[in-house]
Amino acid sequence: MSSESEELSTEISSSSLCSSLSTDDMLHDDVTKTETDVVTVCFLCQDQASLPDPDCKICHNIRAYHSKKNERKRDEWAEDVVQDIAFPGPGIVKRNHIYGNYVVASRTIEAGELIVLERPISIGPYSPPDMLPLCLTCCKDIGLSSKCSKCRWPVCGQECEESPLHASNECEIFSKNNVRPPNVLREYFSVETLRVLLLRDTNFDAWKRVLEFVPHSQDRENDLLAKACTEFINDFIQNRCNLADQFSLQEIDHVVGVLSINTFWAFKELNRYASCLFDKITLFAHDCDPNTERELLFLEDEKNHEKSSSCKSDHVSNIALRVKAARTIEEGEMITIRYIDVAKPLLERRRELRETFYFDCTCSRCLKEISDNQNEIESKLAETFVC
Ligand SMILES: C[S@@+](CC[C@H](N)C(=O)[O-])C[C@H]1O[C@@H](n2cnc3c(N)ncnc32)[C@H](O)[C@@H]1O
Repeated sequence: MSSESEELSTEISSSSLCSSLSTDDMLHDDVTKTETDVVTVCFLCQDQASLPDPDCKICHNIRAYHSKKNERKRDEWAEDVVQDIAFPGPGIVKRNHIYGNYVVASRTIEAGELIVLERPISIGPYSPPDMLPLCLTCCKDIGLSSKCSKCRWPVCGQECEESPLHASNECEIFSKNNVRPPNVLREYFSVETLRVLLLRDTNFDAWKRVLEFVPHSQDRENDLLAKACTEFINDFIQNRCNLADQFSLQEIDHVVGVLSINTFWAFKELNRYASCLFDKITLFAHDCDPNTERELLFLEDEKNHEKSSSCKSDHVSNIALRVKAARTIEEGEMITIRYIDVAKPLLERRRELRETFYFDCTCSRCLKEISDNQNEIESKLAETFVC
């Protein structure tokens, strides 16, 4: 979700489609209100702190960060090494209650060094809000003309129609149940949700990994847009696709949560409107000054293919994401990426991270900018208290 102008390719997803309006705070569960004041906990130390307004959409509880002594180092939060998730490159997967799963360097990683190159475990069409008609297989904008001869959903030609990505996933289900072609964006998102659910019976290893991602169910439950999106997709899969006896609401909710928080989008750069879920790269935590750079690309065979004019159906699965070290990363240091456009100013970044990914960023850049701009933040806070 990057800004659409710059690097449209690879902002980790938050969707306009499922994006959150919530100001709920997962680290502020124990907020209690009295008539005169509000007490919450500091997002760093979790000690109690006084707040005029814990639901403030501007500060996102910046004000609860109330003491220098609470500037804990991230290492102190590091807990167990996660035995069940292997990392193929120079990293180790760890888990704690703040980050969920995350990755630290298993040795010094030099600037420019490749950390991981990965193909997605799932891929689906993801149209921008103006709703382009997309081929369900190659995820290209194909205009209005071309439809699958069986299910009538958009595909760009015979090769894409016969591709296993479409033919072995949704095509038969849509044909059998007469599921009408898409009119709204959420119907495209439902396609990838369905493909991921089908992994349960076709690729159990991938399904197990999907189950391990944090779906933020409680946060999404409290978020009107995310809730509406989940209800729409539940209805699409259970009723319109007639799969209520196969997929429970809980399974569907988990997959919708995982996809809305963990996918990367490929847009203009690759001439694809695709949403991609990556197994390992998705584990990296966010930092507003990340120590990695990433690039979405086609692997070699796709490049060769691009020189020809046909659209071979399996090419979209050659999309890959490459992550390299942007600077030297010390052994034990967290490997981080950016989830949003980090050129944005402090409060915008924090709002986006809170509303879309349900956390308050404690990276060194945020903490420094908070401390450097204390006066400005205080005055913005004061403005919000007027209403
Ligand atoms: C793309 S997922 C990363 C994988 C996730 N940790 C998991 O175990 O499934 C994004 C989620 O990780 C957590 N996260 C990532 N970066 C974080 C950060 N800097 N501070 C706190 N939580 C973070 C948040 O829960 C966020 O919604």
